[in-house]
Amino acid sequence: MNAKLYHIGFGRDDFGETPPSIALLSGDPERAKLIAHSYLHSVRLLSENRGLNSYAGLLPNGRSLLCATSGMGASSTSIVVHELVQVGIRLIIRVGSCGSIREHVAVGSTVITSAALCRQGAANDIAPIEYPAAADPFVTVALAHAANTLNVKYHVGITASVDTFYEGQERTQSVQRPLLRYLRGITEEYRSLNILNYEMESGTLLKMASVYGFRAGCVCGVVAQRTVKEDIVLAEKNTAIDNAIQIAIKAAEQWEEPYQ
Ligand SMILES: O=P(O)(O)O[C@H]1O[C@H](CO)[C@@H](O)[C@H]1O
Ligand SMILES: O=c1cc[nH]c(=O)[nH]1
Repeated sequence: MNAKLYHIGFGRDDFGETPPSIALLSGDPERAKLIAHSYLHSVRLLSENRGLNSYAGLLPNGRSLLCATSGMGASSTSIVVHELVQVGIRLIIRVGSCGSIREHVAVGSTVITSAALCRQGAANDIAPIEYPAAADPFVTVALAHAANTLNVKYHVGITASVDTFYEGQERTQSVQRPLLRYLRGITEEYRSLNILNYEMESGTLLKMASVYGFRAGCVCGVVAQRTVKEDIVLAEKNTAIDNAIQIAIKAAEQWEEPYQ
């Protein structure tokens, strides 16, 4: 029986002869599609259920890869990740976009998350709030090594992974009312804690990886510079995301299990 998982819309048997154990996970379904069609051959659409588009294909070295969609935020990510583990995925690399909160982390560059400050409700259903959201060290090194090889600008460090794009990332310009007291000044506080960037999925993904026993890492293209303004820098968005994709693809292609 080929049990299709309820949300992702496919099951193990849909992989055929070459089941992937590695997934690149994007918030945006169009990014999953772009990665599959730009970097893989023998690409197959597995499902488009609820916008959680998934594609399977082969890297140039013949390794099987899944390109999947998390949707935005921790709740959707937790569902997708749970189901990806059930279909046999053992390594998940989030390929995302993010906003820098540091002057030296420029738009167009990338951030490889070593660990996340996880301010996400969904993660509290998976592990206690104090539980670390740490990236797999071998995956993190593989991503940094890939970025070096490609000569793509990258930073390795701590990411603030939060539930909201506007309030939780202290965006005030779009809402004509004050933020909650605990959020006012939070970006400055994070800066002083050496946090590099904001995004919305890595904290929950990384906690799930440690709890469920799979490997995970995260690389994001920087599309906003919060030391300058709140808006996304559209002119640099594609470059930033392409850089993150290239890093993730190279890391996936070169990945070797450090121990069994
Ligand atoms: O570009 P993705 O992967 O969706 O990531 C970032 O972009 C979305 C917000 O614009 C959030 O999902 C955030 O984490
Ligand atoms: O500023 C940003 C940009 C992308 N994604 C986020 O979560 N924040």
